[in-house]
Formats: sequence, structure tokens, C-alpha cells
Amino acid sequence: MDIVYIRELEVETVIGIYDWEREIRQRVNLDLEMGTDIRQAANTEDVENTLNYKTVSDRLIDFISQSEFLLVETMAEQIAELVKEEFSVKWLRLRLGKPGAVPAAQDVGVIIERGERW
Ligand SMILES: Nc1nc2c(c(=O)[nH]1)N=C([C@H](O)[C@@H](O)CO)CN2
Repeated sequence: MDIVYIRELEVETVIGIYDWEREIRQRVNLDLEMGTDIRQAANTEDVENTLNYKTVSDRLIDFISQSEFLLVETMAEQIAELVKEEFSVKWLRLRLGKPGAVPAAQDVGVIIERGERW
């Protein structure tokens, strides 16, 4: 299994459980690893034959910036579902961080892995 990845994608969104958090936009960031097979793209040098990280990034920026989740857990699950369904990804690992949430911490969030490696 090969991996196409996106690192430190940053998006502003409405997220959080407290009333004040529903009134502002906060930054989230994510790392995403997507299982794939890169050999056909490598042999043809055709981006149509691979998982296009630009297309995935643009879709996630659009989805996250329009969302209004309460928990990072919910956002992470919804991102995983979107990537699996819309981009036919069978395995992924996602780290979703909310760096402003705990002032004493550099970052907090969740890491999830979904699907089967092969
Ligand atoms: N496991 C989680 N813990 C907390 C979350 C969350 O989404 N998942 N959210 C909050 C608040 O919204 C927090 O980010 C505000 O500082 C607290 N704990």
C-alpha cells in the first residue's frame, strides 16, 4: 500500500461546545494519510491516475469552512466518511487538531484510523 498525504492543512471554522465558541471562527489543522497505489500514476505521469491531493485539499477546505460541529470527534468522523466515499479511499489516518483550545498546550485533538490496510 502506498500513501498520498496532506500535512498541516489549516482551515477556519465554527467549532466548540461553549456558547462563545458558536460566535467565532477558530483554526483547525489536519494531517491526512490516504492509502492508494501510486504505480499507475508513476508509469504514466498522469494526475488522472492518482489521488489528487490538491482536489482533496480543496474539498476539505470547502467542507470544514462551512461546517459548524460541536466536537472535533464529530468533525474527524465526517471528514473520514467524506474522503472514503467521495475519493474511494479504503484506508486513512487523520489527525485533527484545534490548536487554540487549551492555552497551555501547543495543540489538542484526535487521531483516527479508518478502513483496512492492504
Ligand atoms: N475530546 C474533546 N474534548 C473537548 C472538546 C472536543 O471537541 N473534544 N471540545 C472542548 C471545547 O470546545 C474546547 O475546545 C474549548 O476550549 C473541550 N474538550
